[in-house]
Amino acid sequence: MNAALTPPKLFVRTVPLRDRADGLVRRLPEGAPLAWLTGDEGIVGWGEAARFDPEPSPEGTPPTDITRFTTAARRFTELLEHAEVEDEVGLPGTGPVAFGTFAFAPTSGGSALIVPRVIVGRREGRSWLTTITDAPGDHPRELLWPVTEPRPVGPVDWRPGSLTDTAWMDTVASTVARIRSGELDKAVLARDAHAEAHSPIDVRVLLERLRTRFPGCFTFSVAGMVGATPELLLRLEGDEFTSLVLAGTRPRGVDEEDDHRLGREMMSSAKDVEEHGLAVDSLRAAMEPLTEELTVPAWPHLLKLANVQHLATRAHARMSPGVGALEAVAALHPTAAVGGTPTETAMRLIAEVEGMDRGGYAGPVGWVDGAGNAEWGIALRGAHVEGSRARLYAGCGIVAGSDPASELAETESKFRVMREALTDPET
Ligand SMILES: C=C(O[C@H]1C=CC=C(C(=O)O)[C@@H]1O)C(=O)O
Repeated sequence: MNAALTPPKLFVRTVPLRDRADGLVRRLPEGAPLAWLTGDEGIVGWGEAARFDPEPSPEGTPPTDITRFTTAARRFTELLEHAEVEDEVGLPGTGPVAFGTFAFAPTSGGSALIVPRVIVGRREGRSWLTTITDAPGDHPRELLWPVTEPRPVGPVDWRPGSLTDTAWMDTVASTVARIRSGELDKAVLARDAHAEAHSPIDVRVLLERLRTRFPGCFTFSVAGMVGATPELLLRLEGDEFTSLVLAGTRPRGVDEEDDHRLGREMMSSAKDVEEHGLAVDSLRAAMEPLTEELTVPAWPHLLKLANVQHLATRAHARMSPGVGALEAVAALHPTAAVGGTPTETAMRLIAEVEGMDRGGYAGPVGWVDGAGNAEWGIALRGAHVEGSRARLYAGCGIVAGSDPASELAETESKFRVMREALTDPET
C-alpha cells in the first residue's frame, strides 16, 4: 500500500465457519501473526493483502502531532473504496479488517496498518473465515491448512534496559521534584528490559500463554508488538463507544484478606485517586467534542488481574455522526494513563528523561473493520519481539506523592506479564 498511488483492488469474502474455530491461536501459521484476543474469542490473521507503514514525523515535530493516524485512516478509507466485499456474517470484525500499531511518539518508527490475507474470528460463539484476494472467485471456503505446533521459547538471557534501577529511581525522584515545583501534574515514566532467546521466538506460544493467563485482557500481536493489555482505549460497535481507563496500581495480596486490604488502601489513597482522576480527565477532554451522552462514573472500581490490581473507570458514549475510529484513537492518544498532564509538557519530559525510544509501547494497538467497528487498546504489558529478541517495557504514573522505590517495584510487577510469557514451564 505504501508505494502504490492507487490502492490495490481487494476482494473480501467472509463466510461462517461450521466448526467452532476453537483455539484461534492454533490456526495461526508461524511468522508475523496478527492477533487480538480476549480469552477464547477475537480475531487472528496472517499474510498481507495490504500494508501501510506511516513514516515517522521529522525531529522537532510537536509531540501531540497526529499525522501517523490521519495518513493511516486515509489509506484504509481509500482501500475500502476500491474493495469488493461479500460478508455473510455481518458482525464487528467481519469483512475487511486492518490490524494496527502506532508509535507512542510521532517521531518514532514502527507504526503499521496491515490488512491480512486470511482472518479467522470468533464472537459470542459464532465463528467465521475471511479471505482477502487480488482476484474475484479466488476464495477457498476451507483455507485452514494444518499449521506447525508452536515451539517453546527455550533458554532466555536477560539484560537490563537503558537505565539502571538506581538511575531510573533518580529520574522518578527528579520528576517528582519538577511536579512539586508546579511544572506539571503527572508524567508516566517507563523503563525497558531485554530478553534474548537462543533461536527465533515463536510468537504463537506467547499469545497462548498470555490469553490463558489474562483472559480478561486483550492479547495482541501486530507488527512485532506482543502483549496482554488490560487497558481499552476504545471499542466502537456501530456508534456505541466504550473505553476502560486504568491508572493506579497495587500488587495482588498474598491471601484474600491481604488482597482486599491492598485494594481498599488504593481506593482511599489520595495519590492514586489523583493519578487515576487525571487519566479520566484526559479521556473526557478528548471525547467530549466527538461524542454525545458521554457518561463517566464519579468513582473508579477495582480491576483485579493475575499480577496486579488497578483503579478502573469504564466510560460510555454515542459517537457523533461521521467520526471514524482512527480519528477517535488519534484524539485519545496519549491519555494521561501513559503520557501525563498537561499532555505536551509530559511528552517532552518523557522524551528528555527516559533515555529510550518507546516505539509502539504505550501507543494504540488494535483493529478497525470496513463498517467502522473497532477495538484499540494501549500497548502495555508487552514487548517488541523481533527474531530471537524481545524488548519489554513497563511504566508508572508519577505524581507529587510518588515514591521511587515503590514505582520501581510496580514496573517489576508489570514486566512479569512478558517475563512469564517468555519463560517455558518446567517439564
Ligand atoms: C504505563 C503502564 O500502566 C498504566 C496503566 C495502568 C496503571 C498505571 C499506573 O498505575 O501507573 C499506568 O498508568 C504500564 O503498564 O506500562
